[in-house]
Amino acid sequence: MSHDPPPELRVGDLTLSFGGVTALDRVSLTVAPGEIRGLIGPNGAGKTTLFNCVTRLYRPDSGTITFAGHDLLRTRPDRIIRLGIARTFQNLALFPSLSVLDNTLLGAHSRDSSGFTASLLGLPGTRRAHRALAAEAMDILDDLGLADVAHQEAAGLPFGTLKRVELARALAGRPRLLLLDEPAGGLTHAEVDELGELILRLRAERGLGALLVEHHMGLVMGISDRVVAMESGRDIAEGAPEDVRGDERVLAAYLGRTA
Ligand SMILES: Nc1ncnc2c1ncn2[C@@H]1O[C@H](COP(=O)(O)OP(=O)(O)OP(=O)(O)O)[C@@H](O)[C@H]1O
Repeated sequence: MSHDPPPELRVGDLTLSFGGVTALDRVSLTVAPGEIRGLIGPNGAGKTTLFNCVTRLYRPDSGTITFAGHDLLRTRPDRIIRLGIARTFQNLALFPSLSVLDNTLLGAHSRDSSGFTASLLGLPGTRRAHRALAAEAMDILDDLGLADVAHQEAAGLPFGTLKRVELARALAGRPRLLLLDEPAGGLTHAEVDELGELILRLRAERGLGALLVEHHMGLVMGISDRVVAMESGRDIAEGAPEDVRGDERVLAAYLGRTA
């Protein structure tokens, strides 16, 4: 194996039950380097649970997860971002009383090798390192059209702006794969269009792959290379967006009846 294997995510036969509920039932999928992979399914299908397994919030009962050749199930949760996986949260994971810049810097925390404690002590080397991270965070905010609000508190900013700050925080970890949990939720039509263009641009400019959990079919079908559909913890269809959209099992899952 090479020293720097490609940043491919491979999930194999992942299973996880909560009491009597089988949230994941032998789910398998891959996200190739630079691929935009859609993940759809009705409420409760298990999409967020899958994200939570990849980021090690949950431990699956069985199955495998590897990224860039690393066994994620043997990787400490706080190391996941260092391997190059960053996520956004459906309900936003921002600190309301912190500025947009500081929220973004939290995403770079994993790369701050000098550590926050040393930074609090004000050691000169750590101040320099912090300044470099802040400059990089400002570049990201600029890139996402957020430079004007960098020093404003997150509290009180419009929801569409906060969704972009959430993305900026993820990008500050310099990921190679983004896990996006319903990034279009609550956005206006125009904002959804902008988001789609932004995800495509991030892929073109940074080679970023994405696993995109999304209920907005226009977005997920418009920008995904391939789509996986889930229902009741199972992967029920996989393929090109137009094929998955027309798959009978997928249509039945959304209509709430058995195919
Ligand atoms: N921590 C937990 N404890 C108990 N049950 C859970 C837990 N997390 C998820 N579940 C259950 O697992 C199933 C899958 O939930 P999950 O949130 O992954 O679905 P989803 O596809 O992300 O849905 P949505 O589109 O509504 O976000 C649901 O039945 C849910 O109630």
